[in-house]
Amino acid sequence: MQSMQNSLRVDLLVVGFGKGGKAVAGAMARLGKQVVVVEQSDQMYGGTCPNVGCVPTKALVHEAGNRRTSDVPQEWYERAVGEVHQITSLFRQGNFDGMNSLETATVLTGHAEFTDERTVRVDTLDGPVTVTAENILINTGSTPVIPDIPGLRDSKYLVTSTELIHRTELPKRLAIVGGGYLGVEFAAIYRRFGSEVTLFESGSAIFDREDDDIAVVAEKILVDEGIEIVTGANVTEVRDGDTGVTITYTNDGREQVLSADVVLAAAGRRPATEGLGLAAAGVRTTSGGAVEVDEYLRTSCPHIFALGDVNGGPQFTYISLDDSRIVLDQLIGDGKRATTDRVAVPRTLFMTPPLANVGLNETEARAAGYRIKVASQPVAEIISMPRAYVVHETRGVMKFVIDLATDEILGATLLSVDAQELINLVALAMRSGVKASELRDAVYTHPSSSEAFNDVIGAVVRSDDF
Ligand SMILES: Cc1cc2nc3c(=O)[nH]c(=O)nc-3n(C[C@H](O)[C@H](O)[C@H](O)COP(=O)(O)OP(=O)(O)OC[C@H]3O[C@@H](n4cnc5c(N)ncnc54)[C@H](O)[C@@H]3O)c2cc1C
Ligand SMILES: NC(=O)c1ccc[n+]([C@@H]2O[C@H](COP(=O)([O-])OP(=O)(O)OC[C@H]3O[C@@H](n4cnc5c(N)ncnc54)[C@H](O)[C@@H]3O)[C@@H](O)[C@H]2O)c1
Repeated sequence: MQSMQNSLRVDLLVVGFGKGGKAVAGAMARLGKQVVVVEQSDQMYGGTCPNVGCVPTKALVHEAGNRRTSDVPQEWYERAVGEVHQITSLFRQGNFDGMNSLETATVLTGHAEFTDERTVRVDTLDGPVTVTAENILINTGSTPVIPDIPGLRDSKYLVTSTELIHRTELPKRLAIVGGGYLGVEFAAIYRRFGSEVTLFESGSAIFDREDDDIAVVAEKILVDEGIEIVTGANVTEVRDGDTGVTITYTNDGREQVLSADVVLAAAGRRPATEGLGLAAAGVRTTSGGAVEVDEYLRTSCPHIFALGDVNGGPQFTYISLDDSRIVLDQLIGDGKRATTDRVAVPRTLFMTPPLANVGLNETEARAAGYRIKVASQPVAEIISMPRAYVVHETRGVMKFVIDLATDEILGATLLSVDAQELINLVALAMRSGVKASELRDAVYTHPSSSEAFNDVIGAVVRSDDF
């Protein structure tokens, strides 16, 4: 690394310590390249996922699920938050040390802003540092959208997911605006900790990406847990009082008012490009505010790449990680790997039990013109899967969509215990061309969750043949 006072010249500069950027940075540093990673917050080494995203929220799912009705909600919650923060601190330190201890890598802490297409100014606590680099990766993630609802933005009771998981006081009444991934996961977590939870979704349904038969079962699980769900909700005003907030909304043409102690904004996350100085670098953005990239993740400046949430792709940690493989292939490989290569990418919404999908659902398969058969069973009726009874989690349903002509698995939806693991097996089968009947007739350990496939895939409930 060439270093003059407050200025560095390196091979690779990574702006934002997210999943994809750190993977590329680590690989390049291990090859002896001079690398700088810039992170604006000393509470965010490793990015969103280990600090304020996947890891703490899934740890809270676990902690909330272990609460017995006899456990005092506030005490249980405060202890759980403390334990979760111990995990995130450990991961944060591990991320910092793992990177900074590499001989040719340096972590700079401070906000980064482009000054031209090769140079970034970093405002560290010790003053500005200028970094010039051969290649630059933008990996700044995303930030929560606060819906434009009168009174919401300025409400002292408004929290983002990050603020909520740092509170040690359990909200007695939690209102959540937005019924997507974040809204549903937080509703499930906080209800299990003992909060009264109301979920407002402006769309006509939560789980609107699911087939109706799945959506009904998933929604019933949440309602049975005691979560109030208001769909088609138009939240028109948020008004602060001395001890709480009132939320006015219309639903089915009727105006109603709800009182809450805390309002969580869970209405999506937008790419974090503000204050990055992209114009100074000549890096173009899309109309949605994401950094514009091609299928190799190159921006409008070919030596600058964008990875993870900031490039407008699906907002998942494993997509950011896969972005790193594409960028590494550009930097040191044969440059062929592209975002268009991705097939059968699974996803999981971590309610209890988890809801996981891969490929096409029934509605999508029919819309795409496939002749299909649908195999489906409620978890409680899958005789080959005693594990659901062993762990006392028999709620949910498993469903496969199969090409009638070829026996190809077109997609699966698993709302079941261990679905976050099972879906990876189905995705691998789909990518590898394993047929539905082969997955059905495979040998699985016992008692496991995967052996459910022995039954479910044979349980055809609809077929375009009939
Ligand atoms: C509550 C929550 C739960 C989630 N759960 C899951 C889950 O279970 N599974 C899953 O796959 N995904 C989950 N996600 C999504 C996942 O966390 C993100 O998709 C992923 O972390 C994005 O990673 P990234 O590489 O884009 O960047 P990030 O990990 O977001 O990192 C970007 C970093 O850049 C820094 N930064 C931003 N601007 C600057 C700047 N100008 N200068 C310096 N540094 C800057 C930020 O501080 C941040 O640390 C969750 C998200 C949230 C919010
Ligand atoms: N398990 C996981 O993998 C996981 C968990 C949490 C978050 N994430 C990622 O984080 C991203 C952000 O999550 P999210 O849930 O905030 O976004 P989202 O896009 O999944 O859902 C936002 C929801 O808010 C609703 N909404 C928007 N404005 C509203 C309003 N004014 N009133 C009521 N409802 C409104 C939308 O209709 C939508 O259903 C997700 O896209 C996801 O990729 C992933």
